[in-house]
Amino acid sequence: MTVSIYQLGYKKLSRIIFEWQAADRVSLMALFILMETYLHWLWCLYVWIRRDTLGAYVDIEMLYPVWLCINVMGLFTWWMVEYLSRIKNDDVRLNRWQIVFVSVYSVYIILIGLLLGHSGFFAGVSLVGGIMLGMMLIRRRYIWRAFLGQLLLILVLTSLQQWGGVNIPNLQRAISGVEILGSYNHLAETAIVLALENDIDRLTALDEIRRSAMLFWHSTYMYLAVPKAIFIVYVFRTLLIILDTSKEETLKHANQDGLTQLTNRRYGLMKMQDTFSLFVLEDKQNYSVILMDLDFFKRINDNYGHQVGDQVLQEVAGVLKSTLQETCNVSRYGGEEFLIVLPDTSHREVLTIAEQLRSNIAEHVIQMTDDFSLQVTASFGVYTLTCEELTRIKQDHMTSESEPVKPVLTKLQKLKRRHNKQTQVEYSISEQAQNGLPSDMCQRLISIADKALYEAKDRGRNQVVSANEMRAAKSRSESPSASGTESL
Ligand SMILES: Nc1nc2c(ncn2[C@@H]2O[C@H](COP(=O)(O)OP(=O)(O)OP(=O)(O)O)[C@@H](O)[C@H]2O)c(=O)[nH]1
Repeated sequence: MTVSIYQLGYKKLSRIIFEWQAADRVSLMALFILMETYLHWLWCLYVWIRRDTLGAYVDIEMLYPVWLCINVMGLFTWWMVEYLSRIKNDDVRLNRWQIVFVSVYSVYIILIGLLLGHSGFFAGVSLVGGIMLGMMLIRRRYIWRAFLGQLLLILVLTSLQQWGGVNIPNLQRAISGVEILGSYNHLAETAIVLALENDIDRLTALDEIRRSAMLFWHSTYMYLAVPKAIFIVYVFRTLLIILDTSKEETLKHANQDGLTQLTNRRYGLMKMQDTFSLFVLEDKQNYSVILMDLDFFKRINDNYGHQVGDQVLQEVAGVLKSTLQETCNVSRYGGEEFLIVLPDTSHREVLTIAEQLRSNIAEHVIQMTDDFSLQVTASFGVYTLTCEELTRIKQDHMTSESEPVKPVLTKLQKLKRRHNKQTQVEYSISEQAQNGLPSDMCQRLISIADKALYEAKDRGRNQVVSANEMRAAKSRSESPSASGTESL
């Protein structure tokens, strides 16, 4: 398939930049240059049609070789568009032709700039714009060299004109200076004819022609540079939109669990760290954590296969999302284990939420096929860190430099990994100390909730166990007079 102009729409352009093969991209660049060459060709045609009038300030004799050169360039780029699309997988030929193409275009555009009378605007747009476009579509190394080459060529030609006494011809006839009236010159001749025809002073006639000439040349530069500038800005805008979109996509993939579409463990822990820092800073009352694990999930895999297991995980994730508010941070913590963080939620509230989740999951019928459905249950470990407890931990931590707790696997995970020989998941929780608290506070909270989850499994599954109650009961049994809880 040959590259076509219709591929320049936003969606298609994004595909081109990311997915197309190198040959197609160079072919697209060739197509763009073909369009530019066509604009040059149309300009020549316009001048030729109006040669009687424009002949006063355009050198018509020179127009023909310039036009011929534009035709040759047009045919060459047209052939390039076709040819490059055909040599998709031939790297050697593609590289060779990229070099030829870039070199030919560099020389062409500089010559056109010089022949049209050194417009800074046109040269700027052509040089910088063309190079930037090339950077996106052609091998960057070649474009960078072409850029340096173009600069050098401009420098050499300008020096030759300035100091070497070389007069590089251009299409522009002189459009300033009153003295030209004294000598034979197209501009002067036209001024004389105009003066005679309209019975006006020759100088006034010359002034008028000079003004029209300037208008013509300025319009020429605008005509040649503005479409190119608009196109380049459009391509860059598209590129930036694509970059924004791909950044979002990348972040989404990095933070999301592919199967359940919940946030993944790494992102869940990172968010937990953030919300916990806020909890500490803002002196909120409670910080709650739920750790949830599906019951006998291995049996589902063993009995019905992994695909059914995957669907169960997706459905359960759906129940979690629909039951919990958007402000909750729910992530897939492990295989069939989920972490739910509820900042600023009291223990009574979090127990109600966990109970609601438990019953919603247990009641949810997972319809696999028309005649096959199943239901699963889950166990929950819940822990709430109160602000009194937080203050106490701070004090304990200030007075005694406690041994840093290693990022250990939770009790339940340890047990499961021993049984299932799973590879150890790396704990990536941030270790930074915060406000006089141990640096691994989030891990400690999860590990306490995990003990409660383990207890829930032990008590027969499909239930919610409060770590706060377990800890209070333990403290009471160890010291019947004490009313507090054990330390974190
Ligand atoms: N289908 C599927 N299975 C998974 C996935 N991740 C982990 N598992 C499986 O989940 C099972 C977890 O089993 P166990 O850890 O023994 O737990 P369980 O069978 O739920 O038993 P209890 O937790 O004690 O109730 C293992 O068989 C894993 O292979 C997954 O993404 N998809």
